[in-house]
Amino acid sequence: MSLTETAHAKINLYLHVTGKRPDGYHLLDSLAVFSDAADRLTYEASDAPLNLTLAGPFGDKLASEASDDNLVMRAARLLADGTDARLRGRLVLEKNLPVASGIGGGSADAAATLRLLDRAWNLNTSRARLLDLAEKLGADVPVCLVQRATRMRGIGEQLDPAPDLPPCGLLLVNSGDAVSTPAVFKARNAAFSPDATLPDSWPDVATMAHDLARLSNDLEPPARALCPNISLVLDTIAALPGCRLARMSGSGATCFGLFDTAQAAQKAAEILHKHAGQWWIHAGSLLQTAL
Ligand SMILES: C[C@@](CO)(OP(=O)(O)O)[C@H](O)COP(=O)(O)OP(=O)(O)OC[C@H]1O[C@@H](n2ccc(N)nc2=O)[C@H](O)[C@@H]1O
Ligand SMILES: Nc1ncnc2c1ncn2[C@@H]1O[C@H](COP(=O)(O)OP(=O)(O)O)[C@@H](O)[C@H]1O
Repeated sequence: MSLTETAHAKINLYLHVTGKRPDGYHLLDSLAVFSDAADRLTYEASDAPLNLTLAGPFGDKLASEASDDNLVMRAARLLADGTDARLRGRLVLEKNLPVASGIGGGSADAAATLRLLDRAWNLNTSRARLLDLAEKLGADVPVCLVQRATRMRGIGEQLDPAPDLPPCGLLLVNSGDAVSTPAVFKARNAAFSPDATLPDSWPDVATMAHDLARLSNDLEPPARALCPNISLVLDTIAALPGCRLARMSGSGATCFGLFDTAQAAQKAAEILHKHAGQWWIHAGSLLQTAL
């Protein structure tokens, strides 16, 4: 028996840092959406102790860390804890998303593990418990569990409906620089931002981009200071024909461009490929479903 789950990249269309908790975690207001770019996690039943094989273009980047520390294995252990599930079987993670890059790849993998093993081991875990486990694994894991466009507040655990999104082309670009999330939060020195005011829906990409342009990713300035290549990537995306908005996602360094269609994003990627040798580039679209 073999089962697969897809772990889609999370993009923060805007990210306001609205406060700070006494434990050092920051309060956020962010619109998290999902790209068609994804990691893939496969489970095969076997009697061997649960083990993880890393594959795909970015598998090597994670192979240097002990596989027991991988968020996939941590999620599996947490899910099994307190149940009669036996930690057996073989997991293969096809790592297509760059690591430590602001698109929540590790969080998406952890969330995919919860969904996949809950099915594989017939646990029928309640949604509330899955969300609780997700929160224990990381601030971004609850939204990745839901894997739909969602307004995310608190430290990431408070999930509210997002505006209805128009069909939208999406270009993702990463210069190959890994950026540490705690380091970016630590380097932030601006005042806190207010919560955003959002409509119920956006009729088209132009209107959405116009509204988003008035909001910000508050982690962009500290991330640019730590990783100057981000500025180069943002300027490059903004100059591509048809780009409606260029912004960094999460704590970086991945940046995105919004386009009217997936075809327009693809055309922009073709131009970019000619000039940007080693950059990771993905052209596609936003996933449509909203919370
Ligand atoms: C910044 C965001 C925005 O979506 O995305 P990424 O850049 O990771 O994709 C997330 O909040 C990241 O979530 P996640 O990567 O799960 O964070 P965690 O592992 O829980 O925390 C890593 C570290 O980031 C800081 N952190 C994280 C979340 C938050 N709301 N406030 C924080 O201050 C803390 O220093 C924490 O120790
Ligand atoms: N399956 C995984 N995929 C990516 N990173 C992982 C994974 N498991 C553990 N990690 C660790 O989590 C850190 C954050 O990774 P990631 O979720 O890709 O960052 P971001 O949320 O900024 O995109 C990495 O530095 C890596 O060491």
